[in-house]
Amino acid sequence: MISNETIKNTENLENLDNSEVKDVIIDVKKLNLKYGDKQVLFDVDMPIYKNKVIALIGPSGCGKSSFIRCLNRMNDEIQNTEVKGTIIYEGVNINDLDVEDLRKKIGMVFQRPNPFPMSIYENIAYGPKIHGTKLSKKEKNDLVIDCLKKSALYDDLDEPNEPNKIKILQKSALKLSGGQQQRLCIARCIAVSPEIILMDEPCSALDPISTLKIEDLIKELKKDYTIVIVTHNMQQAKRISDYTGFFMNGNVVEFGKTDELFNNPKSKYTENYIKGIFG
Ligand SMILES: Nc1ncnc2c1ncn2[C@@H]1O[C@H](COP(=O)(O)OP(=O)(O)OP(=O)(O)O)[C@@H](O)[C@H]1O
Repeated sequence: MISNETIKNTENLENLDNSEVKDVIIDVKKLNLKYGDKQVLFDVDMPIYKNKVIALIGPSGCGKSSFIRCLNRMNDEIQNTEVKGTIIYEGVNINDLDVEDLRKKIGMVFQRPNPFPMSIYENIAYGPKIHGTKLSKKEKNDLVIDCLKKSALYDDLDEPNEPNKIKILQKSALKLSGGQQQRLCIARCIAVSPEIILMDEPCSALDPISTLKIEDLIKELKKDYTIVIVTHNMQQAKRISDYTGFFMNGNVVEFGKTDELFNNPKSKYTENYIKGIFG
């Protein structure tokens, strides 16, 4: 059994230069998480940099999803969960924020596309409505179209015989392909103006072409949003992320710039994992 102290690379965070430290949007310090008696995160520290893509990699069950669920307090919904440590979002401890406001600012996209069983239009308009945003019909139409464009779904929905796009958007979201549904979920997420989007293996249920579309979209979205993505696909982490955190047994073994972590890993555990020796 490998001890937590052995695998932790305590120098990780010290290697990051000061200019980057200024752009921390979420700062996680000594995060510990237990489900009942089972501890799944151990003293996790991680800075999340604004307008960057942060990929989280590591073997199955090492705590990646549990970690991102802490960032918008989704674990609050799970009974017997104990979270210790601090998560500071723009200078405020997330426990001091209203949880609905927090989840508006830190949205989430899940492994399987989960559009609501309603129209494409209503899927996007729903979030602002439940958050009490009053919009005129035109403002609502503009918002829906803007979100569809930002999520690279708008042009996919053209129909040669129907020039009225708003009519096309009345179709059920469940009729879209899996990849389109996932982009709709991203559109739904950005409709409430988040700052951060958490993505838990968003491409794992998609074919390679839909996966590449989501990857292109992620690269585009980071101009406006910060993205934290859990992925099992190391090529994907390399292609799209600026920073990568490697988790093992509930510890962050290594965190740093993606190029450096993949080309010059500091820990032998990281090296063995990215070489496919275990995992
Ligand atoms: N609600 C829960 N109750 C109890 N244990 C849980 C719960 N959710 C996750 N776990 C356990 O916590 C550990 C970490 O799980 P988690 O899903 O965070 O890992 P992961 O790295 O995201 O895994 P994967 O890559 O397979 O999705 C696992 O041992 C898992 O069984």
